[in-house]
Amino acid sequence: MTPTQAADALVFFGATGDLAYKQIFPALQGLLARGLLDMPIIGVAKSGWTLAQLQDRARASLQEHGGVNEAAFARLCAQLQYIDGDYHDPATFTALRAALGPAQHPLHYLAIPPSLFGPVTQALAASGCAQGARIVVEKPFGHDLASAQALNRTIHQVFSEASVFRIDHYLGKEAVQNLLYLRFANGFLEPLLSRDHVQAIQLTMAETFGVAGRGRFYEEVGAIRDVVQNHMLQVLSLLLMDAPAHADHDAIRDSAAALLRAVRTLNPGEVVRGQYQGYTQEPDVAPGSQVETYAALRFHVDSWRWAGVPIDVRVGKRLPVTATAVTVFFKPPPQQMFGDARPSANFLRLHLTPGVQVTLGLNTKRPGAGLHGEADELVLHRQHWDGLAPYERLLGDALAGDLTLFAREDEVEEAWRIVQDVLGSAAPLWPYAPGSWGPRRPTPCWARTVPGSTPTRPRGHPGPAARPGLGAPAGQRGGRMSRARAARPAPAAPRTVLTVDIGGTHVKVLRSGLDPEQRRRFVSGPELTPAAMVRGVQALVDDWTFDAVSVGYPGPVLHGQPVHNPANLGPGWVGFDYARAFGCPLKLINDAAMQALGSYQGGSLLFLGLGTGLGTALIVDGVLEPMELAHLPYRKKTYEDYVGLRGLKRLGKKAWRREVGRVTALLMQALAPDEAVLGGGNAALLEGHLDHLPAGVRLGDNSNAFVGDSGCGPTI
Ligand SMILES: NC(=O)C1=CN([C@@H]2O[C@H](COP(=O)(O)OP(=O)(O)OC[C@H]3O[C@@H](n4cnc5c(N)ncnc54)[C@H](OP(=O)(O)O)[C@@H]3O)[C@@H](O)[C@H]2O)C=CC1
Ligand SMILES: O=C1O[C@H](COP(=O)(O)O)[C@@H](O)[C@H](O)[C@H]1O
Repeated sequence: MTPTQAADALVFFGATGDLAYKQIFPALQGLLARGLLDMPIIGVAKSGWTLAQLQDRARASLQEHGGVNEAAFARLCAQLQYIDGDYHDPATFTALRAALGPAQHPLHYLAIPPSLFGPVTQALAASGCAQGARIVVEKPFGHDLASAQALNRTIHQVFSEASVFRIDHYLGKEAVQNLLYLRFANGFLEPLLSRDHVQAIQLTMAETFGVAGRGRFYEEVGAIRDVVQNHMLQVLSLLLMDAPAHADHDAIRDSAAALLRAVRTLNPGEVVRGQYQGYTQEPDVAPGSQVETYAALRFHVDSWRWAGVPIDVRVGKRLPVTATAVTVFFKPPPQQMFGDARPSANFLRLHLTPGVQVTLGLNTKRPGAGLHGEADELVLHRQHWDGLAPYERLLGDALAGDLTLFAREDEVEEAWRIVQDVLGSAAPLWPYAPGSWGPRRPTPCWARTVPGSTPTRPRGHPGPAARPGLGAPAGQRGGRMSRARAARPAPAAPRTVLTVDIGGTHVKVLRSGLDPEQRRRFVSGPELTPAAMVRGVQALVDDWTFDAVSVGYPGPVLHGQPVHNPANLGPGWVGFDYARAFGCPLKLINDAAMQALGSYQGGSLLFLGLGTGLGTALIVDGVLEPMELAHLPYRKKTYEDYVGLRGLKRLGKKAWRREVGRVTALLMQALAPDEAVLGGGNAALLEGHLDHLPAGVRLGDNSNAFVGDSGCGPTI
C-alpha cells in the first residue's frame, strides 16, 4: 500500500481497554462528525463482550470525555463491529479477515499491551489481514534500545516503514505543531535559536495527578520511559533541529533524526530521579518499588548550533501544576547601558499543554523620569481551545496515510540510545512530597525549578477541552497578542549569585554552583555594621566571581530594605546602600524567609530559625510571608527570650528543647501549616531529640539558606 492511499477499514485492537475508553472513542466520534470515517470500524479484544456492550462502553466513554454527538454516535454504532477473541488464537484473526470483507487497505491500530505488538503483527501476516494494510503502533515502542530494534525487525518483516505509524500523541498536539510552524514560518526567529544567542533551555512536563490507576503499566516504565524517551525528545527535536528542506514527512523526520543523533547519551550523574511519597501505596505498585515518578535530566547537543547550551528537562507526577512548557533563555545584551539592575533574561516560552500560548519576555522602559526598565511579557494566546484532539488528528492522518506526525524507526532508536544509560536504577532515587517540585536533596541547582521556567496554566485557557460539534461554544480561531505586565517577575537570567547569610554570630557566604561544604564565614556580633559586613564579605570572596548578590537579613525587610536594625548586631543597617557597596545587582530579603524558601516543598510551611534570635516565615501555596513573631509576648518575656540563644544559655539544652517544642506547637496551632521546619544554627541541638517536638516538624538543613535565594530556588 502506498502512503497516499486512504484506508478503507479501521481495526482497533484493545477496544475494551483504558486508552480506547479515554481517547479512541472520542477520536472516532470526532472523525465521524467530520465525515472522515466512512468505513467499517472493527474492535478486537477478549472481554467476552457483545457488540451491544461495546456500544454501551463507547457511549459511556463519550459521556465522560467531551459529550455525545448523537448523529455521529449513531453512525459509530452502525459501523462498529466487535470480534471477541484472544490475540494468541489464530481463530481471532480468521474472524477478522472475514469481517474485513472486501476491504483492501485496512488500518490496524495496536492499542494493546506492548508485549503483544510483535505477536499481533505476526498474526496479522499469517491470517492475510496485513495485505495492503497499514499499522499504527502505540507507545512505548520497545522497553530499551535492543527491544525497540527487535520490534522494528519484527514489524518490518510484515510492513514496510512507509506503512508503520508509531504514535506519539505529543506530535498530534496543536501546540507542538505550532512549535514547528513558528520556527520556520518566521524568519527573525530562526537565527536567534543557536548557541550564539541562547544561554539555556528548559522543558518541564508537570502533572498534578499520580499514576491514576495505571500502576501496573507505570511499574514497567517509570517517568523516563513513559514520557522522556518519546514526548520530551520529540519536542526537543522539533525545537532544536535544523530547517528541513521541505515540509514533507521525510524532510522533517530527517532533520529531527539528525538532531537526535547529535544528542549526547545521558549521563547518570546528570540525572535526578524521584518518587512521590505514597506511590508505593498505589494499586498494583510493588511495596519497595524503585520506579521513578519524577526525573530531571541534563541534555547536551554536540552540534555546531547547540554546543555548550545546557538543556534541562524535568518531568514528574504529583507536582504543583499540570502544564508542559519549554523556555528558551537568551543571552543578555553585551553591555549594560542603563544604570538600573541587570535586566531580566529575554526568553521565548511555548506552552504546550494545556492550550497553546507563546510568550516573549522583554525588558521595557518603565514610564516616567529616567531610563529604568521592567520585565514585560508579550503573550500570544488562544481565546478558545478549538483544535483537534491529538488522537483525532493522528488517527485521521494515519487513515489518510500521512506520516508527518509519526515517529520514524531511526528516531525511535536514537531516542532509546539517548536514555539507555539512565534507565532503571542507574541514578539514585529520592522521595519527594506530593505537590512539591520534586526531590530536595541532593538535587543540583540545574535540576531544580528555575524562577520563571515553571509552567503555569496559560492565560485564557478555558479548562477542560471543549470539542467541536458537541454543543461547545463556537471557537474563535486565531490568536491574540497582548502586552501583559508580568504578574510575577520575568525569569532572572541563569547567573552566578553570591549569597550572604547575616547571622548574630557569623556571616556566611556561598556562591551558586558551589557545594554547601565550600561556604565561608567570619565572626559577626553586636558591633557589626553593614560597611564592616561588606568589607568582611569582599575579603572572604576575592577569588570568586559572581553576577549578583543575595543577602539574608536578620530583621524585617520591606521593599528590599531593612525596616530596622537587627536586634543582635551593630547600628547603621537601615538606609545603607547595599547594592552600591557591593558594586553589583543585589537583592535583600529576610533571612528566615530565605531559609524557608530553601526548605519549601509545597503546601504551607512554617519556618522557625533557631539562631541568636528567632527568625520566622510562612509560605502558603507558594506565597511567602516573612514574619516577626519572635518578639510576641510569651510567659513573662518573648518567644525569642526562650528559644533564641539567650534562652538556650539561661535554660540549658534540656529545658531549651522543651521550650522549642512548646513554642513550635503554639505557633503551629495558631497558623495551622502543613509542616514546620526548624532551621538556624541551633537546630542541630534538636537532632536525636525530636520527641520534644509536635508531629509535622522536621529539621531543616542550614545550607537551605543558600538554596533559598541563590537563583536556583523554587519560583515563589
Ligand atoms: N491508557 C493510557 O492512558 C495510555 C495508553 N497508551 C498505550 O496504549 C496501549 C494500551 O493501553 P491501555 O488501553 O491502557 O491498556 P489496557 O490494559 O487498559 O487494555 C488492553 C487492551 O488489550 C486487550 N488485550 C490484552 N491482551 C489481550 C489478548 N491476549 N487478547 C485479546 N485482547 C487482549 C484488552 O482486552 P480485554 O480487556 O478484553 O482483556 C484491552 O482491550 C499500551 O501500549 C499503552 O502503553 C499510551 C498512552 C496513554
Ligand atoms: O503518554 C502519556 O502522556 C500522558 C500526558 O499526556 P498529556 O497529553 O495529558 O500531556 C501522561 O500522563 C502519561 O503518563 C503518559 O503515558
